Amino acid sequence: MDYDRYDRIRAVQWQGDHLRLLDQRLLPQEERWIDCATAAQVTLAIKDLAVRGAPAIGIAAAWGVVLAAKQGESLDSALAMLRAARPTAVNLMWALDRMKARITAGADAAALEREAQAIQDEDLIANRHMGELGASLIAPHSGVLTHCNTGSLATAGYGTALGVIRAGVASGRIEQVFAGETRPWQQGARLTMWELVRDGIPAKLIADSAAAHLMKSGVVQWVIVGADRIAANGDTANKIGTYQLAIAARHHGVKFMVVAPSSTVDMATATGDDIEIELRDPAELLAVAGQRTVVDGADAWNPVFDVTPAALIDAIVTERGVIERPTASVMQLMFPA
Ligand SMILES: CSC[C@H]1O[C@H](OP(=O)(O)O)[C@H](O)[C@@H]1O
Repeated sequence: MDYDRYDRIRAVQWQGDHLRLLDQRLLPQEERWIDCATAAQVTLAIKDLAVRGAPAIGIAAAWGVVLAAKQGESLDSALAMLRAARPTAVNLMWALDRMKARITAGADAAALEREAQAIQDEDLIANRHMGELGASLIAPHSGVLTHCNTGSLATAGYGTALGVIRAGVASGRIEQVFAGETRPWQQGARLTMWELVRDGIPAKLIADSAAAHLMKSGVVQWVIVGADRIAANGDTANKIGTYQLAIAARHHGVKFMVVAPSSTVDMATATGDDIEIELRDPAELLAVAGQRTVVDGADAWNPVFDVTPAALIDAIVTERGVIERPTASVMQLMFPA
């Protein structure tokens, strides 16, 4: 696999004394980097989606803890502040729990820096492995549909679902990629298309509302998505709109694949009903690119994740292996306490 050809973006970069983030709010119009020197700045970057994507916010939060240690701030306060930045993606809590365990064991700032770097490095290795595992499930010359952005921008690099797509394109299994816009924040239109075009991968953007029609046409064999939290029974929280894609996929005989590192699996959460779904500012729905598009006085409801029941998922791919038709008992075997 020629990773240099398909994997050049590093959106979260530790600079030794501060954290540099590619500001995802501005892409693709502008590639601007922001520098965070404090845990509070990292927290704000996560809340405002300057950095986003489940693994990426966990990695950024780990670096936030390192910054707090270097500044001599209260680590308990920093952990609590970072933990509260966003509720749904469990990678955030997982990374902070890992940092907390090191703190409890007496780690100094240098040791915490090594731990944050390990979290980041392990994510990239996991993504590359998942890419190979997921791509092996796909028949040659397939078409695939993806949702949101699960690429290098959302991770340490390479991506989860987009990593499978990169590996599938490289091996000739995937011939055509479709990406849904992913209203309202447009992660698919703004970010996934940016990554795919940079890699020279044949891709077409579709309106989210075109997905069922696309599946009916027979040109996609798989829907491939990431995850923000996978419950103990395989129910999966992901970007709003994923659930309706899974329903449409099952109706049309299209397979549905979830790709996420084991840090996204939350065996302490029994089912999808127990996952907190982030509600964001209705203003995100009432405007496009900062321009109000809805009549003054209108209200909106803006849940940004939904839960796909395990019964609609054909495969969950993690770096530990592939679970086909996930059930609570197989999840337990793959992810024992
Ligand atoms: C590689 S997982 C990315 C995951 O994060 C996204 O959410 P957001 O853009 O709000 O952070 C989405 O659910 C993706 O699947």
